[in-house]
Amino acid sequence: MSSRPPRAPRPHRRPHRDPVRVLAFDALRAVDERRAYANLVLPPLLTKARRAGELDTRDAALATELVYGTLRRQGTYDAVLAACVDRPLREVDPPVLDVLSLGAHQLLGTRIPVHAAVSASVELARYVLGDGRAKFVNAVLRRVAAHDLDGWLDRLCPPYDEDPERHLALRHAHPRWIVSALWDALGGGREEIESLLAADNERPRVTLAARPGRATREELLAAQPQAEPGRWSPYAVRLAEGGEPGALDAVREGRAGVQDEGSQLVALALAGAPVTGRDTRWLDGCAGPGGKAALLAGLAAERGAALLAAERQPHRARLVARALAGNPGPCQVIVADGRRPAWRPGAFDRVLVDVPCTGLGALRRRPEARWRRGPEDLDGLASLQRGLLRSALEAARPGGVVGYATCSPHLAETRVVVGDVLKGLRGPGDPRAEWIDARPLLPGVPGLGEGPDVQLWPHRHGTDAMYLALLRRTA
Ligand SMILES: C[S@@+](CC[C@H](N)C(=O)[O-])C[C@H]1O[C@@H](n2cnc3c(N)ncnc32)[C@H](O)[C@@H]1O
Repeated sequence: MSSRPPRAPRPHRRPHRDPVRVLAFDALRAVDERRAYANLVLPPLLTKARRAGELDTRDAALATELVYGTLRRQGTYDAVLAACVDRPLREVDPPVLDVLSLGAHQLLGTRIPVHAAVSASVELARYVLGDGRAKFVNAVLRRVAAHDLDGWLDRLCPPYDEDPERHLALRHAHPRWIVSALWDALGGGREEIESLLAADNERPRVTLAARPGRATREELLAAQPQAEPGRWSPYAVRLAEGGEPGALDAVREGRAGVQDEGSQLVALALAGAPVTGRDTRWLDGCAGPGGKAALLAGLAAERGAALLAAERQPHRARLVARALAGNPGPCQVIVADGRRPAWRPGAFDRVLVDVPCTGLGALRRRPEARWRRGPEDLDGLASLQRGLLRSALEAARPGGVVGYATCSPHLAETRVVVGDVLKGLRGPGDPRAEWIDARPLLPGVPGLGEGPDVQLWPHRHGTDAMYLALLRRTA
């Protein structure tokens, strides 16, 4: 009996290491496992890979896009993957799910051709997970590739008229409770909320603030010829796509800082609000990491006023000190709880409290944040926000002004807080306060709402969704 000679075993092929995908996977693992923030975890990984000669500028841009895009659309990709995996997604190992999500993003959210997206993902799976799980990744991604993103959304989204919030949540990759909260604050119809949700999914251009008395906008523009002046703040400069703030001397020397234009407008409005009488003592009661404090300190210096910056977290207070180093006028940083003041009541002419919040106004720059937050977070912040505003009112003298700011437009963190605190000021020793119309203090900025407070929006103003209420202490 003749028999064929046994086939030689196939030589085991070492999986190819694609530095862009491996780096993106490492970043996703860090975000998932250590609850790291993508905007903090990614830059050192990119720097290390570039120093090792593994990535050029285009590779770094692709790795960034893969990480940010995968995280931002996680809810939508999970819904697609759930339809392609024959067991609940929570039973899929997290590293496998990260490879699948990265693959789903390449297939549904980029222009990478289907075959390249699948084969790069399978190769990544072989490299980081092994051959067995690579087969599973291959099978799932082939099912994902059966439709493009619109095709999947048509299959997965309920009709808009039946369930508008769920429809928008899936289509624009936001948790439903956030769609609901944003819509409550924004008002308007479908077109307006869709513009906002779409704007949340765009990466914002980097904006700088030239710190008064230390740098000028012209200096920044001359150093970065492709940069543009900001739209609203006279101190703002918007870098071109991919612009590196660290390449500017003024940023390295702390004379300018990265700061969204919305934050600049908040500081400028507080500084511009009319006060009666003395105007020499300013307080930032929640100063870390110091962006608004640096702008306020520069403005104070121009008017012969001094800024005290208080921050509860020592490490964040150190960041404030760094931001204020070199300020041309008097300023001081202290570690203090803004609710247990280290200052006399009525000591200040202007007070800012930019309180800790859910950050729902800055979803553009923190891609994973929307999936980490939950409505229960509001409960934990409610009494802190009220306590800080109340202390701020106590810190201002009669005739002085207080700015209450959040980088969240959620009504429970904005108007409701201010309304509650004002209503609660009834006791004989309590400060009294009235609203100031903040809108004229943001000159030239349209669409600020019905006042007296202001709400900025990414789709209207190109800023984070910062909220500002200005109050005058009356007694
Ligand atoms: C939204 S951030 C402020 C951002 C800052 N204004 C800026 O522009 O860079 C809120 C800050 O308040 C600090 N914080 C939280 N609770 C505080 C408290 N009870 N007293 C003082 N600061 C507090 C947080 O550590 C955080 O640094």
